[in-house]
Amino acid sequence: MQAISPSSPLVSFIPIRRRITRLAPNKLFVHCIYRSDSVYFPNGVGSSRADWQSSCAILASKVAAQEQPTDKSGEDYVNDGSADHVAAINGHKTSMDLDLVPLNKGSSDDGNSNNNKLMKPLTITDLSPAPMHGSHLRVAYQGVPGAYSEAAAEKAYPNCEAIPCDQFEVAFQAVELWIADRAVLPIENSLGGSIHRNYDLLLRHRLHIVGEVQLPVHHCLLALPGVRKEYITRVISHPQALAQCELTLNKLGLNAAREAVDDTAGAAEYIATNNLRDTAAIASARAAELYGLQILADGIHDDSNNVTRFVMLAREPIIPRTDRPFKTSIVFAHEKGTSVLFKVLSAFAFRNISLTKIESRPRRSCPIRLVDNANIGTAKHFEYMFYVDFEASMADVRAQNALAEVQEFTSFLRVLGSYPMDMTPWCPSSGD
Ligand SMILES: O=C(O)C(=O)C[C@]1(C(=O)O)C=C[C@@H](O)C=C1
Repeated sequence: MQAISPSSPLVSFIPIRRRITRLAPNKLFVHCIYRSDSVYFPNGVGSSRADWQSSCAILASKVAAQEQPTDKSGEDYVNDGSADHVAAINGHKTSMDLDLVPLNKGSSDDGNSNNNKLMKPLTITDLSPAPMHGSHLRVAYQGVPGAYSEAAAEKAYPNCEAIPCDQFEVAFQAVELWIADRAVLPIENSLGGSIHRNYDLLLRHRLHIVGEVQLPVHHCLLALPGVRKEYITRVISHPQALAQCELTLNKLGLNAAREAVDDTAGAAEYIATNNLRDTAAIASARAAELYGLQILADGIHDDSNNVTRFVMLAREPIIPRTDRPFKTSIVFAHEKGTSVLFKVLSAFAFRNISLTKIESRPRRSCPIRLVDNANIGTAKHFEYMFYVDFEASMADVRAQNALAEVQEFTSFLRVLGSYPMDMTPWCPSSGD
């Protein structure tokens, strides 16, 4: 087998499709289809255009196993502790070898009978270099093509390469391992509420929020062509989508069990792949188109103002500005539980800074606080991490002062990001 170096001026592999799945907690599997417009083979055979595929497993142990934050006041206020992180990433970048193989024997259109020789794997030393400009940004999202997260990635970064990942955490890891430049993750929905898993992952990983997009979500009920509503015994979708359509599903009179799957478009793909005539999916019209399903009911979300807010994550924070509306997201904890919450919130109120969101999550590193009371016994309180979004930039002195005050009351404080607010005018999805 002969190896071809991608550094050869005649070889250019352009990634056209990628998919990332998780093999084990710390092992990602990257499957990539490349297009090569000009391939040079050392044996002298040339190919004008071909599609090649490659797969590789990447050990993410050092990068992915992020520690829970220690309760230290002001920890990670700046991006501390990242040197080790970058070293680990660089280790992966340099040690990664990929075998590129053609998609199928006939895929190279060189018209040469020496095709068997062309089946030999090519080696490449890097998955693909980071792009120099925004239009080819690699953006990881959870789900498969047709998922709302893919639409959010395209809204945030038009013309990006959206990379499907099978889990939310894989999207985080893809950025940490430099397989992707950004991750786009849903964080809350106007009907279904917060996506708690992503709040927890924001804390576990050290990526920075660099932007937000709000996406009108227009759900459809999809089934195989020819299937009628009466045949449906099961409706499958992402739990958020099921929650967003609960009332409408009841009104449609479907006598169907509801089942949660990983993502909306994945539900549509599953029905198509397994030819399920008794199952419907809640997903987008684009998913119907991609997987060859028909739309049984259009616009089945319970309220026409159904919007999901996504955050964009990157390895580096952006420099906050004051010449346009910014939002800042923080997370904090306090040893005395919720009792100081009003003090923290007043730090913003006194400075006229509006809060747009408050969320609390169990504090996994210290879930319970015992409160000794000599007469009554020992009381137990649950402990929380608090997430707050406020409308001000970190470049704004008011925000800096507010956070300096908050730091006095908290045992742990981290700025998750200071980023431009999505100010695009409200336009409900078509059909509403
Ligand atoms: O399943 C999808 O299509 C997703 O992009 C995920 C997701 C979510 O997690 O909330 C995104 C938007 C909708 O709210 C429903 C589902």
